[in-house]
Amino acid sequence: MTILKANKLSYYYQDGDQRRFILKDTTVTFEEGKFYTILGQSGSGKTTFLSLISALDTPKSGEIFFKGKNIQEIGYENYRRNDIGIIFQNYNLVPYLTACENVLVPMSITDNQLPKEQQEVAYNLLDYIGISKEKADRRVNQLSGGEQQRVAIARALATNVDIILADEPTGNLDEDKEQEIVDIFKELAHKHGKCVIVVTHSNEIAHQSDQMFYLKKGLLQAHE
Ligand SMILES: Nc1ncnc2c1ncn2[C@@H]1O[C@H](COP(=O)(O)OP(=O)(O)OP(=O)(O)O)[C@@H](O)[C@H]1O
Repeated sequence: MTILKANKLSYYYQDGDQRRFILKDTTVTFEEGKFYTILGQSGSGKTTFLSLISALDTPKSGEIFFKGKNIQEIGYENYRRNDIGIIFQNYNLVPYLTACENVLVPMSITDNQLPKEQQEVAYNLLDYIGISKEKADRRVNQLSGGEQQRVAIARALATNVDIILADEPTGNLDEDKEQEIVDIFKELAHKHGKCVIVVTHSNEIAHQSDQMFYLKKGLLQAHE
């Protein structure tokens, strides 16, 4: 089932009195239970596209639909809080909080979990993603890069979202750790029905996804 649709999206940056188009009327759909990768040359607009579908920026024209509803209608803030989880290359965790506390942050600002259940859900999520209770109680700056990225994934999942978006999530990890994170993405899509969309430069990762898209000349093109 289609969960996310970008319809005729256009985006440009103003360069003096010129408009430099990054996306040009591109239409693309994403389904539940699938792991997608987006590739493209540096500067082709991958991060820009991700920021539009995560409602961190708004398109110049075109619409984005989540479960058939325009995200403008859902409300960008509601959509960001309740429907998507974002994972960054640099993890973006709060360094002086424990792993568990980092996972609790988004829960405290959404309405998807009951307060008394939050801590238990956080420990369970961390455990599922490979972070023991002992590590969950450590400050995240005392965890390795791979462990921190796991915490960031647990945080993205904390609000029980249907879509996981990631921008170069393994860019700071070595190959073994990269594969472990990719295995988590596959499992989230195939076992838990999440829609996982990952921007990457890695063909290795792309070949493991269910569908690759290339961003070229402002268009996202499916790679068969
Ligand atoms: N705020 C901005 N103002 C003007 N131009 C910008 C701005 N942000 C990004 N750009 C330009 O838009 C283009 C697309 O950038 P974007 O970061 O989306 O590309 P990308 O495909 O993610 O690149 P990379 O793979 O190098 O991360 C680039 O040429 C970039 O320099």
